[in-house]
Amino acid sequence: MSRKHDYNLRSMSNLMGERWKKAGDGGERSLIRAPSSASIGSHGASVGASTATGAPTTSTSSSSAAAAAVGSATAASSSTGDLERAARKQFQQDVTPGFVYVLAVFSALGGFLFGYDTGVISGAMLLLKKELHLNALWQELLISCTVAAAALSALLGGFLNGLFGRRVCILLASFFFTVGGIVLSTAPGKEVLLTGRLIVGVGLGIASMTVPVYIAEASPPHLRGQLVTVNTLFITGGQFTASLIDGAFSYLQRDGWRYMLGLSVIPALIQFVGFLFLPESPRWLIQRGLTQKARRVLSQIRGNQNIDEEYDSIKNSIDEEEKDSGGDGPVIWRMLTYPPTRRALLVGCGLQMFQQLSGINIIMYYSATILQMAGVRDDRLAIWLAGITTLTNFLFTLLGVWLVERVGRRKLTLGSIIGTCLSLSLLATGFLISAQHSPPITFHPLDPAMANSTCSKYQLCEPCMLDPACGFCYRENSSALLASSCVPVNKASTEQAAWGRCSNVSLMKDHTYWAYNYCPTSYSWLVLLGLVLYLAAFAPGMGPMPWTINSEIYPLWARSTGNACAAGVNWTFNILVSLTFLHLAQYLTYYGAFFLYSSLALLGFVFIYGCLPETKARRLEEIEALFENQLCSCGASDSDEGRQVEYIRVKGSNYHLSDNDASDVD
Ligand SMILES: O[C@H]1[C@H](O)[C@@H](O)[C@H](O)[C@@H](O)[C@H]1O
Repeated sequence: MSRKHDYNLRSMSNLMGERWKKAGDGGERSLIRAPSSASIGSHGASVGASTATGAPTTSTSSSSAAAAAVGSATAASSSTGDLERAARKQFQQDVTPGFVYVLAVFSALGGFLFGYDTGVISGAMLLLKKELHLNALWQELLISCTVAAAALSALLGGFLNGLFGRRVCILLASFFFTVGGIVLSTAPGKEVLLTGRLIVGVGLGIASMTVPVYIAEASPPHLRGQLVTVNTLFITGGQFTASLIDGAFSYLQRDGWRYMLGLSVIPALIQFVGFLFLPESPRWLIQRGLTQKARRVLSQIRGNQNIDEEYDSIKNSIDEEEKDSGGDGPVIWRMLTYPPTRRALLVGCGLQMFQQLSGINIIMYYSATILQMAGVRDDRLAIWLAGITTLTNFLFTLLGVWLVERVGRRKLTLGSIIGTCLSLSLLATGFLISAQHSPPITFHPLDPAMANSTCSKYQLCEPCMLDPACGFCYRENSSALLASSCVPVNKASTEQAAWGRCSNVSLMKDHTYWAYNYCPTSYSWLVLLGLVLYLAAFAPGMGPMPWTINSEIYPLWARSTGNACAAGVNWTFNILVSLTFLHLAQYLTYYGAFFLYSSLALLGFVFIYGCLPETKARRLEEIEALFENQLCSCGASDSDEGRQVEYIRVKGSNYHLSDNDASDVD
């Protein structure tokens, strides 16, 4: 197809759908309402042609064309709908070269490592604690130091991103992942292990904030949501792979953990080598004044299409943004003092906070305990079954990738958080009913050590299970519990009691079981149902959207800093929620804790409903305008979404439909 013909199709496609033109700032910036799609037969072709040749398109001509179009609107609607779809399809095929997918996949390996390194430790810990005789403090240290390092390095990543660019930061992150993996797999003792986990954490923080930004900046708008969401798909894919590797190497009692922790070196190296050849983000290059290079990169990732308009549009927006943002001083200060970026930052950080407060990582880390409650007593089987949790998370994130450009970010996030809130209530109800039917303690062993133990005072399994110093030892005879007692836990290993029948695996014959952190119950199906529904609701929306939305809501000058802050908030709340869960359960009980998470999710719904605007299919440069209104006035504009009113920013009077614009028509 000739270039000109191709352009006309694009222009036609652009001119369909309603667009408002609102005069503004002396023509410097205006918002156009173009003729409705039905007008294409009578006016669209000529307007399209004039636009294609670069003729000025003024507000008056647009409005009169729109007015003239109203009459023919109904009759032509269905056939033009088909035409529009065909035009858009043709256009999108033309402008989406494969290179952008290569770029997204190589970057998303950072997401894979994020998921793998945070997921693999739970299985590795089962082996590590036996081989290196780790006490509870060391176990906690090895798990949480990575998340803490990630929180700090995500903040630092904002600075590095601005200074060295996205590509260098991704290279740096994969370097840290590689070195961390090597240190972990060869560690002679726990101190070196701790160092390795810290190094991996630094990589995690940098990757988590850079990768979504890089993908968003390289993608065409109609694919941006999907491609950035692929990064979260890779996170959950990494978590799933980690659970498979954990399962497979759990049979290797000696050094199994070395393989579990060391295997991450492979994707890290692939990413490192790949990024030696991949280009820098064109937007960052333009911002740095490296214009020739930016042009080359843009044309490379747009498959040698004409990139003049996209280039000009980015360049103009950057110049304008720099003026708008005003003032000097550190970026974070400028963000906080400039209302649109302040609002965007609040929305971005709020989303990340509510993602973590909805308890995803409680579910990820404690799914084995939940499965034990459901009657799975074999450790290895529990590890494999925990893989089903991560697989469910992965599969439903895939649904999110499919939905994000269809239903949009706002609806997807709202639907997801309300489902999350309801399924958390179901989980809580499951725990509540289990607690109400908690098995009684029927056997009080007469051991002298028992006299000064708190465990002796409990009459039911529930309070005994909630006391971290105690566990529940019982015999089961065709689902009836016999001789159940509450006894102190072995301080060196929570897998057995300090003394008595449950203190040694060889003594636990004759259907005798040790339950730490859970009580046997016949209502576990309710909890399992809640768990599956939770993941089905959370994974398509609340899992990926906070990352996706953060990658697109800040103007370029504030993008690295905004994403760094939001990623920092995500990691900080991750550590807060996962470290406080067991204590919270102790004070509020399990059902109390889950009702609390459910209420927090409800609060998140209110926040998102009020404050999150739809960013689907807008050019990154247009999104700033969405935050010009007062924060938390988005719910009021919900009805606008249905009317398909689209606002496009025009520089000067000579408006060209940019390459990106075809995707704006929906
Ligand atoms: O978006 C991701 C994803 O949902 C993961 O499953 C979760 O572990 C992360 O904390 C979260 O940030």
